[in-house]
Amino acid sequence: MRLVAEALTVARGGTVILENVVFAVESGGALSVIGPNGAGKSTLLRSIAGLLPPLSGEVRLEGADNDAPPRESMHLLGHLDAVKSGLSVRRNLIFARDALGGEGGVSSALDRVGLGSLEELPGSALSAGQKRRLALARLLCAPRPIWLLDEPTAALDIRGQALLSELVEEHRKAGGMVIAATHADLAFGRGATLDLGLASRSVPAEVDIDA
Ligand SMILES: Nc1ncnc2c1ncn2[C@@H]1O[C@H](COP(=O)(O)OP(=O)(O)OP(=O)(O)O)[C@@H](O)[C@H]1O
Repeated sequence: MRLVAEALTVARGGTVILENVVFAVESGGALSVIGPNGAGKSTLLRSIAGLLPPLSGEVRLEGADNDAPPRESMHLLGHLDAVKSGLSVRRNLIFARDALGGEGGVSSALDRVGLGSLEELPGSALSAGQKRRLALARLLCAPRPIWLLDEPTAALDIRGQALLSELVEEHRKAGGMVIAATHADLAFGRGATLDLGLASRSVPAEVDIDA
């Protein structure tokens, strides 16, 4: 499977944010999207996820084994961890898993992200890092091949960051892909970097992905 962006141009509020962005990620590959605040990293992830239609160009998924829309093959883990305050940690995860059509075990996912002992706590009681861990558990409960991660290390402690690296490594080994917007130097093993520095608004940003 291959995720391809071709001459992707995206506007928000009437302003072109991304212009002629080009990349391709193969199964098992990773792409780190970097650039200063406001460069368009989140915009790119949202556009890949189908939430922001491009002005021109396209994102397409090649070699998928079904005809489902590409967004059904993706997880978008955004800045906001989408934790429901009034639901327990466990119910939060069940709700998300069912909404995503997943069938993975909730208890094992919570144990994996270090929240096994907190499953009855209301979502509102979680710390920022714990909310991020709960968001990571969604990736495990509803497996999808493409992970779009927006600042995934935000609020994670050192062990949380190590956990994230492990999850990404396992996902890639199983043939998944990861595209991460980041200010941090993510240890994702071999992968490519797409720099959305301001110049890329007028100059095509092209990268070859070495999976
Ligand atoms: N709804 C909107 N209307 C107009 N402009 C918007 C809208 N949403 C975002 N923008 C602009 O798009 C640009 C890119 O925003 P985006 O969130 O993609 O940047 P980013 O690279 O992820 O930034 P950061 O590193 O701060 O998270 C910014 O200049 C932002 O102000």
